[in-house]
Amino acid sequence: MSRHLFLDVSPPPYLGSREQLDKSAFRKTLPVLAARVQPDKVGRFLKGDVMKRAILDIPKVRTVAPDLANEGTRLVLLRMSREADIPSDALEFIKKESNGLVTYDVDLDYNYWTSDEILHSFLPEDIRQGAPSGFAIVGHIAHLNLNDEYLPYKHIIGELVLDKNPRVRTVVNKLNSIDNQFRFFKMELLAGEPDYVVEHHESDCRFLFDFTKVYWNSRLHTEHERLVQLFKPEDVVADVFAGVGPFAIPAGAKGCAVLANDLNPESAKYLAINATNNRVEDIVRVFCEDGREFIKEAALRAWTAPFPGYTGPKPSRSQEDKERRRLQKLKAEGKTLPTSIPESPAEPRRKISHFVMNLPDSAIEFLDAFRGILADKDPDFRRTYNITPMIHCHCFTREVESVATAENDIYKRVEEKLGAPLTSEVSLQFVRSVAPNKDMYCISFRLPPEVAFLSGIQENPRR
Ligand SMILES: C[S@@+](CC[C@H](N)C(=O)[O-])C[C@H]1O[C@@H](n2cnc3c(N)ncnc32)[C@H](O)[C@@H]1O
Repeated sequence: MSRHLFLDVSPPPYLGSREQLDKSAFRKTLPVLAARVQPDKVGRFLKGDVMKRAILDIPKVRTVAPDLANEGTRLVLLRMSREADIPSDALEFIKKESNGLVTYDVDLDYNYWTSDEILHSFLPEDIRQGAPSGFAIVGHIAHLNLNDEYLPYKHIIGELVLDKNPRVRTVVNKLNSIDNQFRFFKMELLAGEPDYVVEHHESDCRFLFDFTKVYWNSRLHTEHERLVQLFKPEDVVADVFAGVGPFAIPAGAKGCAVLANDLNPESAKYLAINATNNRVEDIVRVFCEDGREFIKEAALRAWTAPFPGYTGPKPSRSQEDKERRRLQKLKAEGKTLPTSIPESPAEPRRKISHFVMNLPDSAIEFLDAFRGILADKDPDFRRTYNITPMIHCHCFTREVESVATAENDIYKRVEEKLGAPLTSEVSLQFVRSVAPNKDMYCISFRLPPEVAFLSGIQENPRR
């Protein structure tokens, strides 16, 4: 609770109804002293050292107020309500430089306090500790994950979040943990509009999606950026569990050609919309199939229908507009338009450099699909893959005694599923802690050639 030396600026104890939020119950008046000061002397009061310990300095309240009783002067507010509390040097300065002290009421109300402060005062005392304070924002939606003891107050909490966050139009509560195949969660509306189609911005790209039908997790932002940074603009990337595109779209925006797949038709729909909205639809191809089929087909698809070559960074929309205006001006002035020098055609891209597999619950189970993906094909195709793709596979740790064992367990599960040891460019990246004893990791490794070129066998014999 915030106390300010002489002034208690915390909200008053809540005495209103607990059925609904009584905003008028949050009025509070702080009686203070104010020095009546000539306008030309106000600056000296505010800047002078002597007044520093006397002037009111509570957040969001102005220190100089109009003097309603006297048009020719202003009121410089102090933090004390009794003259005896003013430091002696400040009092001396006030006596010399002002037209005297008056009393002044600083009125605070519901709008003054943060939602946390209001909630703390509103909730019954036994559940104040640990009151919900954070929430995630996805587009215009704030989503909370309320513990049972707060459910009786869920709509009031929703209303508070809505009131205090101008960007939020919809407040929802997560209803169950993610347990469906497509990884989105059920939610209930707590306050605001029942509008769940959001536009969310990440990595300089905009993502449109229906938050009730597809997976999205803003906490993965840094992981999305980390992987995209590893890709070279000329790379071809295959995203096996692409969602609405937080790896695929920024990768496309930096120049990569992308095969992006998601089994959820709603994700695939928004993935295609996001490719268009971010102007990468020419190099981001969308698929809607099971990850296992996608892994088996991806390399051949890139080979048979190559992507256009990389010709350097795309001009931004504003750069394009500027160029269009320049050419229009030249035309209007009757000047000859510059003939553009034809670019030397860049090599078409047909070789996948990276596979991304962000389905931590079960991505490892899909790794056997890589067995033989480069085998039994056209010799030119096989030669293109003198270097096999990198695989970036997300996973959760299983419950074991130590971090070292948890990490070794990941290597073991991956090698078992591939049917070969990991020998080249292997690394393990901690992504985030999901629950006690459950961490998310990303294992990256170069696909062992003996797996990729395994002839004649498509399925893991251990299955
Ligand atoms: C954890 S989400 C990751 C989405 C996205 N890559 C991201 O980082 O936000 C996993 C995605 O895999 C999709 N999915 C689940 N099972 C699948 C399968 N068998 N084949 C392809 N996609 C699948 C889900 O619909 C979901 O969008």
